[in-house]
Amino acid sequence: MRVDVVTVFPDYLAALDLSLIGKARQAGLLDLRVHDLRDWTTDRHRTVDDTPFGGGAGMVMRPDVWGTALDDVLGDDGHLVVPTPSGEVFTQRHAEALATEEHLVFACGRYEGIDARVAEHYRASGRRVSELSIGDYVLNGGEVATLVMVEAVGRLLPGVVGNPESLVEESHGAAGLLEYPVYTKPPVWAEHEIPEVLLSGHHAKIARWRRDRALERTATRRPDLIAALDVAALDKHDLAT
Ligand SMILES: COc1cc(COC(=O)c2cn[nH]c2)cc(-c2cccnc2)c1
Repeated sequence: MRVDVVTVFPDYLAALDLSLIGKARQAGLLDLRVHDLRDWTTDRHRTVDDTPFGGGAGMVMRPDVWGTALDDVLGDDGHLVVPTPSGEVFTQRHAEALATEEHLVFACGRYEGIDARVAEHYRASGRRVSELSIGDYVLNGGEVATLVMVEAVGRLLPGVVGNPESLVEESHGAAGLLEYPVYTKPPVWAEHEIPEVLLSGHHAKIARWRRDRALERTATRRPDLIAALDVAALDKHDLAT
C-alpha cells in the first residue's frame, strides 16, 4: 500500500517512522510519503490560506494550492481521505475497508478547514473521497487524526502485526465487542489476585469467561455497540476460540 500525506507540518508525521509502522515501511509493506503543501505555492510568502467568503473568524485553506498538490499526489488510483470534525465517524470498519485500498492520500487541513470545492472537485471527477472524523472534538489540524488512521489501517496490513490472531480478538474486532480484561504475571500484585478461571487451563471455560467479560464491558461502557452487535459473528468468533 502507498500512503501519501500532504500537510504544512510534515514533521508531525515523524511518529510514523517508529515502531510497527516504521518497521512496515522498512519491510516495504507500506510506502509512506509525506509532502509539504507549501511546495505547491507560487508566491514569495508560500501562502496556503485566505479569508473566508461570508466573513467569520479564522482563515480557510486555498483551493488552488490544494488542487495542484492533489493533482500531483493522487495519481490515477488515489483515494482522498480528509480528516475533519464534520466527517463521518472513523471506525474499525473504515480501517478494514481502507486497508484493502492500494493508494491513500491524506489531506491535513489547518485553520478553519479546506475550501469545500476541493473535496467536491475530486468527487465530481469520479474519485473516492472520504471525509472522516476520529471523534467529536476539534483539533488544530488533520495531522493527529492522520496518525490515528494510518496506524489503525497500517496494522491491518498483512505482515505488519506479528500474530494476526491478535487482530481477531481485540476491541471492535470481528465480534464487535470491547476487549475483555487482560492479566499477566505476577499472579498476585498489590494484594490483587487473578480470576481463578484463567489459571485453570480449561480453554472452553476461559473462552466463555472472556466472552462474558467482553459482553459485560460492552453493555456497561458502550451500550450503543450492543444494538449493532452481530450475534452470528459473535458465535462464530466464540466457536473459533
Ligand atoms: C479539514 O477541515 C478541518 C480539519 C480539522 C482537523 O481535524 C479535526 O479537528 C478532527 C478530525 N477528527 N476529529 C476532529 C479541523 C478543522 C476545524 C478547526 C477549527 C474550526 N473548525 C474546523 C477543519
